[in-house]
Amino acid sequence: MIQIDKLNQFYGQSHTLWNLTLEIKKGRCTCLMGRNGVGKTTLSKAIMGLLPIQSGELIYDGKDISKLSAHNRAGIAIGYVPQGREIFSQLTVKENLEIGVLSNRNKIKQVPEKIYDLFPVLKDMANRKGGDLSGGQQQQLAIGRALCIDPKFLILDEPSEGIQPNIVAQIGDVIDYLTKEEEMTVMLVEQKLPFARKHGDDFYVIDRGAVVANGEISQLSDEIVKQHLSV
Ligand SMILES: Nc1ncnc2c1ncn2[C@@H]1O[C@H](COP(=O)(O)OP(=O)(O)OP(=O)(O)O)[C@@H](O)[C@H]1O
Repeated sequence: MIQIDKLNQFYGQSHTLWNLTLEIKKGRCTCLMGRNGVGKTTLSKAIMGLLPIQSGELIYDGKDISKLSAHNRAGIAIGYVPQGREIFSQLTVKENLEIGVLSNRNKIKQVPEKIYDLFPVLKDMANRKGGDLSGGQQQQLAIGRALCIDPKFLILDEPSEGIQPNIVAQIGDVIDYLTKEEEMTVMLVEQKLPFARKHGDDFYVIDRGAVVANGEISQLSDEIVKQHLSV
């Protein structure tokens, strides 16, 4: 689904991603792991076209998208749930979702009922302002909004961060449903090992902007964890 080959990215003079090469397979949840500041969010934004890259290929569904602007990447249905959620706090839940609908690849006009089936709380709170929701509910709203575009590929940047356990579990169930039932491809940026092990199929560990380990999630050994993930 996504092949990234020798991707290099700089913030000014600061070389952040180094010849980064990875593959995200269709219909699977690939966990992108690594300590704080290693480049996980930078990679997510580079895939979205929100940050320019200096060199490398970004192949999405067989096409190199590395030269496409973020605006032009909108048409290829990548859903993005950024770290910090970035919901519109002054708009209602329904209005937040409708913003996702505006980019729906099938040009639908209404929030799909499926979003409310996946996250019933969004139906109950449809007319409440986004800013009134709890952190966990806002995370569900951000995921729901991304799903409103009907993405083929979904990037979730630390969706479990700072969220109460029952909502984390619901989000995990949604990830499983999307990958197993809908064959959606998911890239999950995640620091929590149990969550990654439970919902991931594959993993990549990044350290200082480069891939240092990868494989199926069952191969994520204690040794790798100790060397690259423990703080
Ligand atoms: N806008 C920016 N300008 C300059 N440097 C940046 C910018 N954003 C991030 N960085 C630096 O790039 C490196 C990678 O940051 P990034 O946010 O991608 O890491 P991360 O792995 O997602 O970390 P975290 O888990 O803390 O979110 C860090 O050293 C960070 O300080």
